[in-house]
Amino acid sequence: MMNHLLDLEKYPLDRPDSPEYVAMVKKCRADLASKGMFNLPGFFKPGVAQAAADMAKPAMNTASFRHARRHNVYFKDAMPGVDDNHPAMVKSDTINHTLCADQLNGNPVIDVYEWEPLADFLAATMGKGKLYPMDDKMACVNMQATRAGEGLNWHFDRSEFTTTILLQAPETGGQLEYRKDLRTADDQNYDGVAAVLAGKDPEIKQIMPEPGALNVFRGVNTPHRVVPVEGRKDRVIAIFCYYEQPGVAFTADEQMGFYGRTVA
Ligand SMILES: O=C(O)CCC(=O)C(=O)O
Ligand SMILES: [Fe+2]
Repeated sequence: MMNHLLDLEKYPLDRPDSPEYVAMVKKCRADLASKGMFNLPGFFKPGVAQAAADMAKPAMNTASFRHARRHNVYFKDAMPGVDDNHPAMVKSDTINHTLCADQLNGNPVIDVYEWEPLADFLAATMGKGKLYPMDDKMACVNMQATRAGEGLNWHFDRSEFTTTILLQAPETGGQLEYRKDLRTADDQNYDGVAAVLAGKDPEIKQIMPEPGALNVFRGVNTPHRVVPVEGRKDRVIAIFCYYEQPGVAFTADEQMGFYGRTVA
């Protein structure tokens, strides 16, 4: 059933008992430990990523939520043990355009998100017993378009992991830039954050994911940003949210804050 969307020859998510599956999980875990991410190019079969972006394009152009905000890396106005004027607290702008799962009916990204072997595979790579899809008609899957002059600015993720699939690459820009393990649970390393924001950290790295690649990124202690996009083609990405408990949903207030409307 998933064969027409996913390359299950290359990535045997449907055969968890096979040695190939075990080897794949092992490689992903090693990449997460050494690079803070793993990337599976060609996870979607050829043409699927672009078809998913094309199918959503009319809704993206007319019904997406333009999310514009000014934020620091923490998405918080104050942080413990640091002055509000410290350069680690500097704010910058983020703009993108978001479609929610309830606006993506019939889109293949929804089928892939709901396919249980994917959640089971992600859980295995992260060493978690089980992961569950969200019980939230808006937040479970988002599709984000970033247009010329727009980008997602430096931040730490509030969730431990982010799971994305790039659907359409822009002509220029749109790379994911990151600085691995800049802070720990016990040490915020504010001066290190300031150095990243000033572009003065030599350990900043960049990747440009290919359309159709599955990317899992550990962003909780690794600040990252999406480099501003240039050119006429939008950067379009699907973002999947899974939790360790079933039934997680946003409140109506959270839906309003993230999407400007609510279905809760
Ligand atoms: O668009 C991307 O590649 C990264 C998205 C991201 O960092 C996030 O959603 O927190
Ligand atoms: Fe992020």
